[in-house]
Amino acid sequence: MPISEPEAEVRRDEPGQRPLLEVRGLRAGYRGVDILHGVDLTVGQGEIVCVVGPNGSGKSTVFKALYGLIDVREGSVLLDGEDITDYGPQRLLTTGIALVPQQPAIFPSMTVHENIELGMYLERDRGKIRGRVAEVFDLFPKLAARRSQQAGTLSGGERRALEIGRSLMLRPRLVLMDEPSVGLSPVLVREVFEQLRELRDAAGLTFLMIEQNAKSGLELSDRGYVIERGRVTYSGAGSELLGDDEVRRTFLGVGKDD
Ligand SMILES: Nc1ncnc2c1ncn2[C@@H]1O[C@H](COP(=O)(O)OP(=O)(O)OP(=O)(O)O)[C@@H](O)[C@H]1O
Repeated sequence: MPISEPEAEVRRDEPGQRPLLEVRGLRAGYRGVDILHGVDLTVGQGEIVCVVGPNGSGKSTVFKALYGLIDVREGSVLLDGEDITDYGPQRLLTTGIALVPQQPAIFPSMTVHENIELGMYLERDRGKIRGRVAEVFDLFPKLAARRSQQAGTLSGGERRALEIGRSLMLRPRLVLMDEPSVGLSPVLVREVFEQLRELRDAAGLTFLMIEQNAKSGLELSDRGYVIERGRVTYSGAGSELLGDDEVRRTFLGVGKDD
């Protein structure tokens, strides 16, 4: 059931880098009702891109459609030029997309090391698993120092790092992050976001995230998209969106002078 209002888009800029993910005209929803009415998104290789928007605007629905959890009714999704529109979650994992869910998904009574290994639970080659775990620990020295510690005893920020680290075991080309700031104090949010930047810089990783915490998300990101009622209404560099009076007033709850 498409809504008929015209798209109030301010700008639709594209990444400077080669596009890794290209979403075109995405239409999806639940039980015969469209929630997304033709969403376009592009994520360049090595970019951090953040999708923000009011509650119920369709951010999670974009992720569900990208991750094959709901059907794409119209439009296309390309990863590095490969049409992955109709791939399910398992195939997407092996194609190079990882999802870090919003709900904590660590196993508290297992060690940090064992939790990381679970990122490759279908792999039988122990040597390969060892090599990948070593790669992840190279990227997360703080986790490496706690490899034998029970995961349930980690701090909130360390748990989020563990989830991100585990998602890297299959060497994804794109990491989808569902509200990485949820449940974290402002200090930990900064720590986790810094970590994402470091991973991008050190390992060339590409991140697409959705964030309720629009200010932190856009500050961290190279570019951002604002989604309202299932449509992209603003897009631009994170800093540009943060500086846009209309975006600030509507989505960040701040006035001109804040
Ligand atoms: N499983 C479902 N069945 C029916 N409607 C759904 C379902 N999941 C979400 N919706 C509806 O789709 C719309 C968009 O929801 P979505 O979760 O994508 O929004 P969101 O932008 O992620 O919101 P929030 O910031 O509150 O998490 C909402 O109106 C919601 O009620």
